[in-house]
Amino acid sequence: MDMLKFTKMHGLGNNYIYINMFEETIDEADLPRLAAEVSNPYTGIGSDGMILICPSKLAPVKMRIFNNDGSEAKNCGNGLRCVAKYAYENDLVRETEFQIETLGGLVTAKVTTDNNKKVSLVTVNMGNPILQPQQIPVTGFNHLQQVVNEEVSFGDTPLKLTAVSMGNPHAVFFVDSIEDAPLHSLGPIIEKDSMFPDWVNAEFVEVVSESEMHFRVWERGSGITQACGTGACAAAVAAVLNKKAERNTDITVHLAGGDLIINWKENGDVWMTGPAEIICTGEYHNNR
Ligand SMILES: N[C@@H](CCC[C@H](N)C(=O)O)C(=O)O
Repeated sequence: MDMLKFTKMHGLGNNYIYINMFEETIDEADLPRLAAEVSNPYTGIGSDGMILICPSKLAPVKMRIFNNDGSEAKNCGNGLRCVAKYAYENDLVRETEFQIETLGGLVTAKVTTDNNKKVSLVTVNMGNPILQPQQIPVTGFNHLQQVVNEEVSFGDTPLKLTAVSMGNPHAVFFVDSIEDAPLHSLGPIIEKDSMFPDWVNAEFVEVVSESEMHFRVWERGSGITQACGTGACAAAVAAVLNKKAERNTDITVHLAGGDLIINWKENGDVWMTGPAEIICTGEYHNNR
């Protein structure tokens, strides 16, 4: 693989290098290194990571997501919306509602198109949140069914943790002011705390009302990003668990890169709606 065709896309500023694996071939062993290399803003293309759009036996397409440190995650909300847009606009699917396989299972995506068949908005059924501590995973709470508003501390800083998995692990902390959230100082410490055996995405959330919240994220394997779709879902679920919001209600989550609408339905599914955009296409020259 000397040269790879790529599409750079973003969902609310959370940007990845997308590779169409219907057309490209990459050795499995090279994927972590390649993800880190293309993500490098100085010697690569620059991104939060790399996403593969792959053939699937279970659905029209399968998504694989690698963070910019080369680690692979099981899910990515902003990535799913971009994969749905890419698949529809490149005729990998013909219907406006279709399934996408992830390492965490199948999800359903619905695309909204304009007159030119361009996808402007994507809604994804992200499935049920996982709340049992062992499955998230978060240690020290095996006596509990759920980790909701539990006292923890990182260094000298006490915080109240609500832990949610959306296929990938999230630690949600409610704060009084999003501007004062200790994202830079505590994000990297929380991410790799031994309480989280698989590491964790750390999110700070300021609730404005039952249907509106501000959100900032330190992503596992990528650091601060403009947006995290699974994180926004986890934040809305955490707000309901903490009685700050309600099920079956659209919640507008204000991320650094823009807004997502999240709704935790009565049947347990979490729905996410937001935009997906193409930045550029090109050829990456692999110098190894
Ligand atoms: N940005 C993503 C999540 C990407 C994976 C995450 N960093 C992890 O390691 O779990 C999203 O939009 O959900």
